[in-house]
Order: sequence, then C-alpha cells, then structure tokens
Amino acid sequence: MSQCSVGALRPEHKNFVVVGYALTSKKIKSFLQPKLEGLARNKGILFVAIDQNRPLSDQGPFDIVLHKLTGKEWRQILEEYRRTHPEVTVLDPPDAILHLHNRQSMLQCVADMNLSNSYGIVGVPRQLVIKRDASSIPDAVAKAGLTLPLVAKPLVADGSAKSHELSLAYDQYSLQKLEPPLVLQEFVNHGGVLFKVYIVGEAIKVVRRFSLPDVSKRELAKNAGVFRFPRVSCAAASADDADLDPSVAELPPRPLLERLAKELRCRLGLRLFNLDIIREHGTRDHFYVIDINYFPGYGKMPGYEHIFTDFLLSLVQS
Ligand SMILES: O=P(O)(O)O[C@@H]1[C@@H](OP(=O)(O)O)[C@H](OP(=O)(O)O)[C@H](O)[C@H](OP(=O)(O)O)[C@H]1OP(=O)(O)O
Ligand SMILES: Nc1ncnc2c1ncn2[C@@H]1O[C@H](COP(=O)(O)OP(=O)(O)O)[C@@H](O)[C@H]1O
Ligand SMILES: [Mg+2]
Ligand SMILES: [Mg+2]
Repeated sequence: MSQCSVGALRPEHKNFVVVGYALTSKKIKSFLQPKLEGLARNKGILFVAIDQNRPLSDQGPFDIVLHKLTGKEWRQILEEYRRTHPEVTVLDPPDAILHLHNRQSMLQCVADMNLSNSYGIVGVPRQLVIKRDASSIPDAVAKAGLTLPLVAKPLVADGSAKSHELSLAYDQYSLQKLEPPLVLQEFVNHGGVLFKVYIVGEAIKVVRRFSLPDVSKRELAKNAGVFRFPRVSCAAASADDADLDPSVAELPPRPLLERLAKELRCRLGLRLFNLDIIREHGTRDHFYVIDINYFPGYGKMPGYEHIFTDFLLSLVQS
C-alpha cells in the first residue's frame, strides 16, 4: 500500500514529485508493488492515494495524477480538475481513454495510419459492428464479405468482466446466437502466439503470450457453432520461454513497433497503453493489431519499476 496515504503531505515531502493515484484495488495490488514504491521513493517520487470522497482540489498538491477508474462522474471530476489545474499532468486525458472503450474506435487509428514500410505492414482485421438484432447477423456478414471464422467481441471494452467475454464463430448461421452490441472480427491465423507491446511514454517493451491456435480450412469445414473462449493471452500464458518455431516467435521488428507506438501516442493522445499484435501465419512481416488497452497490467512488464519511475521524472523535468 501507499507509504503516504490520504491526507496532508508532510513537510519533508516538499521536494518530492507527488503522484496522486485513483486506481481499483486490483490495480493497486498489481501495479503499486513495494519494489516500485521503494525505487520511486529513492528517486524522489511519492505515491499518494486519492480520496474519491473528497474534492480533488483539496488534496495534494499533486504534480501528476495517475488514474484508471470508469464512470461519467469520475471523468467529469477529472476534466474539471484539468481545467482548474493546468500545471498538473493527468495521465491520461479522460476523453482520450474513452476512445479505447469501444472496440471499433479503438482500432480506427491503426487503420487510418496505413503503416507500411520496409520493416512490414501493420493493419487491423476486417470487422463489422452489429449494434442490435442478432437475427440480421448472417446477412450482414455475407453482405460485408467477411470470411469465417469470426471472433465476436463485445463492442464495449470498459474493463468489465463482460467486456472480455469473447467467442469464436465457425459458421454464419450460428452467429444469430450472439448478443449484440458487438464487433465481428475476422480470425487471423497467427501460429498461436501474440505479442503484447507495452508503452510507457516513449519506452516500449514487448512480451510473447500464447493465443488461440490456428484454424485450418478442414477444421472450419468440420465445425459449426459459436464457442466462448476464456482469457487465453493472460499473464499465465507467457510464451517468452517457450520452445517455438522461430518464424512464429520472432518479435516484430523494433523500428516498426517504434513507428507504430509513436504514431499511436500522438493519434490517441495517450502515454500509457499496450497493444496486442499478431503476425499472420506464413508471412514474415504482415501484422494485425487486435486490441489496445489503457493502463494495462504493467506489473507484468519486465523492468517496469525503472521504466515507470524514469517516465514520471521525465514528465516533471520537461
Ligand atoms: O488484470 P491484469 O493485471 O492482468 O491486467 C489486465 C490486462 O492484462 P494484461 O496486462 O494485458 O495481461 C488486460 O489486457 P487484455 O485486455 O487482456 O489484453 C487489460 O488491460 C485489463 O484492463 P481492463 O480490464 O481491460 O480494463 C487489465 O486489467 P486491470 O489490471 O487494468 O484491471
Ligand atoms: N482477430 C483475431 N484473430 C485471431 N485471434 C484473435 C483475434 N482477436 C482476438 N484474438 C484472440 O483473442 C484474445 C482476446 O482478444 P482481445 O481483442 O485481445 O480481447 P481482450 O480485450 O479481452 O484482451 C487475444 O489475446 C487473441 O488470443
Ligand atoms: Mg487483449
Ligand atoms: Mg483488451
């Protein structure tokens, strides 16, 4: 827990960089680990819990506000605080975060970017938004010319358990069983391995995770139905030390990721996020971004303590 909890800051903290945080208890546990707080303190950074029951302006003073909470009320509080406290860096602006709460708008920036250079091509899978009326899905899919299998994802990605309930659909007819609003995304074979690219300001760190296995044409023809699948690429599914086919395991080229991260930082207006990216199986350089998350589980990013504290210091120094 925080070494300096809610309330007034002590005089000896005068020269500290004060970071107010408003996070869920799950996030506090995974992110604000003793090693991070200890290192931060040695570097002159103090984490202070924000009391949501008291006006934000009465707390601190803060140099930085770090947050990941949902709800309109909280967004309004933060917007008002940003307006009245322009000297405080709020990580990140609530409206920019909101952009990631919809799985359609989330990937729009990547699509608009048309990133293609000598290191590779980065796109997004073809997808279709279904707002209502499940019975219309088979026709809508046929009309849009989407190729099966499809990944069905809840349109809203607000961090709720429901927003992570995904399904794989093998045939067009069964799509009627799904519950809109959702995004239907073409499943891209990628050798069962996904890359998680963590971004903290200008720093980038990539890890490998297991993912859904490829679906062959034969399997597709043999199967029908819609199948719910659990969180296949969670931290327990690390593939960093797995013995994999090198053509599948090879990380995306660093210069390509740097370009992607830089563009996304700018287009999204965010500094703290990660993205899930896959390489189309059988290609060397054809990549798809399938998910972008705000303030992800940094506790699982190797060396996050140093990267994060350096980032916080860079904010106040600039
Ligand atoms: O729960 P964790 O620590 O695994 O982190 C979750 C992330 O897992 P990852 O770091 O990618 O393995 C997770 O990433 P995925 O969506 O699973 O790719 C989300 O960022 C999740 O946030 P939210 O529930 O979408 O708001 C993250 O949850 P919160 O910690 O933000 O609640
Ligand atoms: N278009 C796709 N092609 C292949 N696999 C996918 C695709 N979309 C998602 N997946 C698989 O489903 C998992 C969860 O999807 P994702 O969009 O990352 O949702 P979440 O926000 O719940 O993490 C991914 O980790 C990956 O294994
Ligand atoms: Mg994901
Ligand atoms: Mg996600």
